Amino acid sequence: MKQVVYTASPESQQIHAWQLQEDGALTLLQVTDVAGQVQPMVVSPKKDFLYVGARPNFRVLAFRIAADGTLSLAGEAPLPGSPTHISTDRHGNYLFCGSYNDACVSVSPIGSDGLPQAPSHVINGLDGCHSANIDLNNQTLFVPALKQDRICLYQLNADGTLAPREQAQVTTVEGAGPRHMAFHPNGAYGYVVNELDSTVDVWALNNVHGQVERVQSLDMMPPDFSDTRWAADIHITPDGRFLYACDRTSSTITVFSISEDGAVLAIEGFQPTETQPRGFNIDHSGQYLVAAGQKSHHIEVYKIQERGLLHPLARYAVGQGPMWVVIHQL
Ligand SMILES: O=C1O[C@H](COP(=O)(O)O)[C@@H](O)[C@H](O)[C@H]1O
Repeated sequence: MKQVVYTASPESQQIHAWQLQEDGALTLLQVTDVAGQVQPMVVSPKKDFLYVGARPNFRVLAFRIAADGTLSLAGEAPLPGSPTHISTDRHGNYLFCGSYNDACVSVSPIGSDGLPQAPSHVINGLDGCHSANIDLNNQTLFVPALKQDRICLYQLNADGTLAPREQAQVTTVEGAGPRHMAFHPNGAYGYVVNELDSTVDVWALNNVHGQVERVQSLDMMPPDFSDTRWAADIHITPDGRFLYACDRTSSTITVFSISEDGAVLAIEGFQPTETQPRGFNIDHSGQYLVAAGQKSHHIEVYKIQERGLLHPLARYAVGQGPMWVVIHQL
């Protein structure tokens, strides 16, 4: 399996592309200097473009991905707010952007050439909007509004508009601050990391009443942790066996095992990692996890072991302030 790891470093305005070797070693392929602070990234479902949110001129940049994983800028389009998180629908027809500072989520059509266009739909009033996550059926967009302790539920219509579902939102514990989300591969459960109290919630996506319902909430911090909680990212292995969430104050990645049906999490361990881990990701084979230290200016590769525990392999200097990691299967 040939894979490329992309890291975005907004302080030095760079995207690094690394070849991920079969043994977990990284080889630098390319450093792309960008005119702007690059933050969230996502690979198109057709695997031909890397879409990157940039500031201070709010826009999405479309980089064409060559056969070897190297990037070339192919186009750009405006966004209605500072891009905190970007994603696409499962078919690559629409790009979603959540903006924390501008409290909105937007939909931008993606042309048949793969290039995103200007937004066609913007929903405002989402204080602390932190991500936009389409379910496996490509039907419901989950949009956590961190400052409102709620996750808004929108139906994605065929024309790319978003309409509130009949169950328009779910709420978290007060002060939790829902941030990022991962879906179990069976499509029945979603896992949300809450930034402000460093908990992880398990959401049943379609309970017996056809509703989204919280079925578990877990403290992700070690029992002796007493500092300010500041969680960030969450990812699941492709086989749905292990889940990982990071906390920035303690620079820790918490390892969870997942019950076979996806409904129940159990903590397996705590992995010390790069300073202030804001973004990390898991490779497509489920063997490696790559974490970025926003304050260490390095990324670190871990081998995923028995019970999901992480074994550090090597660390690599990247640009300044790395905060986003995406892994692409060529
Ligand atoms: O996690 C966080 O994200 C918000 C938004 O980040 P931004 O990069 O879109 O500005 C940030 O303001 C907050 O301090 C941080 O904890």
